[in-house]
Amino acid sequence: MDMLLNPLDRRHRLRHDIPVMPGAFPLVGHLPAIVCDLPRLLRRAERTLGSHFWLDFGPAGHMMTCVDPDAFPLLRHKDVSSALMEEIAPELLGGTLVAQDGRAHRQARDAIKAAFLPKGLTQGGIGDLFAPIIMARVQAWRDRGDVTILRETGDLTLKLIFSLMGIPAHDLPGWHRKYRQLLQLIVAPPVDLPGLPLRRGRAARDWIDAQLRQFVRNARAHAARTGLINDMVSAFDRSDNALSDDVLIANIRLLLLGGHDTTASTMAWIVIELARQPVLWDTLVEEAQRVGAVPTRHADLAQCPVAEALFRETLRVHPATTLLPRRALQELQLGQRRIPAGTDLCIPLLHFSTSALLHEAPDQFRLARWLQRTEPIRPVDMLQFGTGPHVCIGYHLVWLELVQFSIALALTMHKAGVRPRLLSVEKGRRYYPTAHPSMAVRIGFS
Ligand code: HEM
Repeated sequence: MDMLLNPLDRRHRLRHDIPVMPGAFPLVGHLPAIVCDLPRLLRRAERTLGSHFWLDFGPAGHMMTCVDPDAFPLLRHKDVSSALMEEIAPELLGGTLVAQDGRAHRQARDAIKAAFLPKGLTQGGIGDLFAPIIMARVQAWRDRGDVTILRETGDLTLKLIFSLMGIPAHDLPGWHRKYRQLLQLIVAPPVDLPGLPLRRGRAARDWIDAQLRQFVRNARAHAARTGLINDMVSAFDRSDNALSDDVLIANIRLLLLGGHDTTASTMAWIVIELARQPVLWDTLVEEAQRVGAVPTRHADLAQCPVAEALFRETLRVHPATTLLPRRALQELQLGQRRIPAGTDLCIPLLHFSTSALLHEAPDQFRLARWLQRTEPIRPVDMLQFGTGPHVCIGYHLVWLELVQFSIALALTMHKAGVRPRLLSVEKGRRYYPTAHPSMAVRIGFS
């Protein structure tokens, strides 16, 4: 099937001397192709228009997209702002640290970042907290024999982030559904009618926020309890010009989202890759048997190089965050182009993650590229987490979580004499607002 582009829009146009990709639909622009077929869309645009082109994000407007890896350092540029995020999805990202710049951003980030560094994770006993939850879930999969993988990893990663936050986890499928509806706000056409994504997304936001307000009230009433939510409430309450409860709620909502959606997608891809590649599975099982138990401290992760390489290579081939929007505050030079102040930019992490300019044989899934490297990990090696002031806060957490998960899966399934197998062909993969394998992929353990 050809790409989801509008055959009636064939005009070749320029904006600020940069070509506009043809094929946009009224109202939704290139969003259908961005959501369902982003890699092909970017490749076609590069082949026909060059390294700089405009994509139409429908309600979010046009963004100048640059597929030259020179665009990656823009994420660290002082004249590039994240505020565009809030304009794209005010109900989802308004007031959150990811959409702020400068001092406001630092203040909100400082209130939480320590808990997510290796020292904070070890002091908080997060590895010990997670290991039994992961083991129990993997054992349940073994007993059931087959699972719809993305639904399962969504439930598991939500449970993990709830336990880290120190809040009770009831009705996880309900939370998962609400978060998916909430994410649709990023691509929802601006039509507010019952049953349409905008109305559903706003209702999901209200539902989530009402629950979070209750958790914050409980945290204040029981200040002696542990868990990140209590730490965040006290840090926000202590801050110089006390940040409002709306900002606190918005950031907890963001952490729960950041803490589960992208991780669930990566975890599901890990299982799919292990099911597709028997040799990969055997290599992981060998390592799991050698270490003998699920690691719980960051320092132990060095003993699991195969599981770490699996985490890095899975993310490289299937990055969960594909595009980052930004705005140029001043005129910028990008490669051979002059970008006027005020231009909205799209930084295509997905394209760089599989670019031949950055990786040898980029389309091949190769653990060796990580296992055989001698130099330390550079920002460009973990570009799936962004870079600069907004670089992902959850990087060390996901690394721990996914290594724990891989070792737990290998130990449990190998002991039962089974391995993962792909039961259904993968169709319905998505690339935006966040990327994930098809909801329908089923994995058997036999
Ligand atoms: C595979 C998993 C993950 C991926 C691929 C990922 C990716 C990213 C990326 C690309 C950014 C940068 C956004 C930007 O520059 O605009 C980011 C930021 C962020 N991530 Fe993650 N993330 C993951 C897991 C997590 C987890 C587990 C958490 C929290 C528990 C988390 C919390 C955050 C937060 C709070 C930010 C905003 C940081 C800031 O604006 O200063 N993420 N993530």
